[in-house]
Amino acid sequence: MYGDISAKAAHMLGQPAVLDFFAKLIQRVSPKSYQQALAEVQVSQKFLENFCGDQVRFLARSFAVPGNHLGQRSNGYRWPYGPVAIITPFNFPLEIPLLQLMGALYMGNKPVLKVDSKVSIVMEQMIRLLHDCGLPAEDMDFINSDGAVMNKLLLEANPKMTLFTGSSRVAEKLAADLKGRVKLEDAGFDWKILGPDVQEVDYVAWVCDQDAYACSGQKCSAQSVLFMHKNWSSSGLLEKMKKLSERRKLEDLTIGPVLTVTTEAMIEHMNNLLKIRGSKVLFGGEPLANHSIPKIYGAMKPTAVFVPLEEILKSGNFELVTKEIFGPFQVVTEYSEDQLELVLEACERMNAHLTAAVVSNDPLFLQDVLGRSVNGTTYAGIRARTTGAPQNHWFGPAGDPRGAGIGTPEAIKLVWSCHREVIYDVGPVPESWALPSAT
Ligand SMILES: NC(=O)c1ccc[n+]([C@@H]2O[C@H](COP(=O)([O-])OP(=O)(O)OC[C@H]3O[C@@H](n4cnc5c(N)ncnc54)[C@H](O)[C@@H]3O)[C@@H](O)[C@H]2O)c1
Repeated sequence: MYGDISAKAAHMLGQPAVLDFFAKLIQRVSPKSYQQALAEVQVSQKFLENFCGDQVRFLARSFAVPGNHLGQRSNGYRWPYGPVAIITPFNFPLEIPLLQLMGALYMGNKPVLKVDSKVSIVMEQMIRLLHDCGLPAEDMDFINSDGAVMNKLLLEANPKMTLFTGSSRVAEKLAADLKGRVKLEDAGFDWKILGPDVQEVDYVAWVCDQDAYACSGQKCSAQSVLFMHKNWSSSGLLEKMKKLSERRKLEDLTIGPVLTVTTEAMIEHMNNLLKIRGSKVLFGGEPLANHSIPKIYGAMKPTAVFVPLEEILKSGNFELVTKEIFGPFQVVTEYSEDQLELVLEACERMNAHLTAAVVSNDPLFLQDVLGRSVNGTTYAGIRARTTGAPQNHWFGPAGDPRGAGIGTPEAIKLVWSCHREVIYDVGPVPESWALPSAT
């Protein structure tokens, strides 16, 4: 049934008018450019295409292992949790809730879905579309509430598993409240390392601009820190990044309101960074001008602050420098050949191992960095990026047993089912069997 629902929904969402409707609806509640909003709908549409026909059935593929004697075998099953909860943030109003909701349903659970109420109209419309495509109304519940009410609901309803996507603060609270029955997709302080082999400077600068500033930096995968090998210093990369950042404008939302960090908070964070010896503003660093964005939101030019590597690692500075600012803000630093150890130490000490990029085509360099890091979604090669997260690869943190994933069959199976093994032992009992002595 879910294969059929997915096929119908994928077809409907693929109609140009429907794609356009959802892209514009996303833009109304989560400020991002039309292209970024459209990409979110297209990823969702492709995801639904991936689970047409028998693909949902195949998600629950089981296996059998022969036993020790006639009549015995063990069967391993992917088993649903039953009643489950899904909580999602404001920044991807369609993609995150839809992909997690369908994953939960595909694996046979009954989910209650709570999307951030600022943006939940998008999923409300999507659920109507799913109903039209055959989703039985009683298969899921949809609740609109604030965080506190949802917290109470979880404590009283006691779902067997809760998938939470959002900030680390709430993630840790829920992990404690729900006694560990959670899977988490939380904050990202995502790093990019530019290796020693300088090439394709224009392309790399463009990817840096997209990674750091698309959606005004409000992606959990946004580039938060750039470690640049000294060889790139004379390549003009930083000047190119500055120029690209200056193309962004409020009119088309290529830069725009920041929903959860105020302008003052971003300026204060920047000023605290600037107290660190040797640090400086590379570009941006000022509020946006000529706008009517209310003060409760942020409005900041795309900003990059340089902080020397040795200073980042100092214990007094590390926490400050690696604080996730959910806005158009990144830290840039430089390292020399003999400082790669320090870069890897910094990456190891960060506690949100979500996405990462190793920008190099030097296989030994890649091997060194990949072998000593842990981020769940890591791009490697000269075209490496930190953002993008299409439906065709795993997206999620690594290094934390509570870490969830989104998008692929592996992510769906891991998050939305548990392993169960039934050992059949139907006999016959051999005729020669005699009562053994006590053991
Ligand atoms: N890892 C990922 O895949 C991923 C994806 C997107 C965003 N994020 C992260 O999300 C954060 C930004 O989103 P946000 O500001 O909406 O996060 P948030 O944690 O404030 O809110 C997320 C959701 O949790 C709800 N919530 C808040 N308190 C709750 C409580 N006590 N009990 C139950 N639900 C509660 C909110 O209403 C919202 O729906 C960033 O840190 C970002 O990195 C992570």
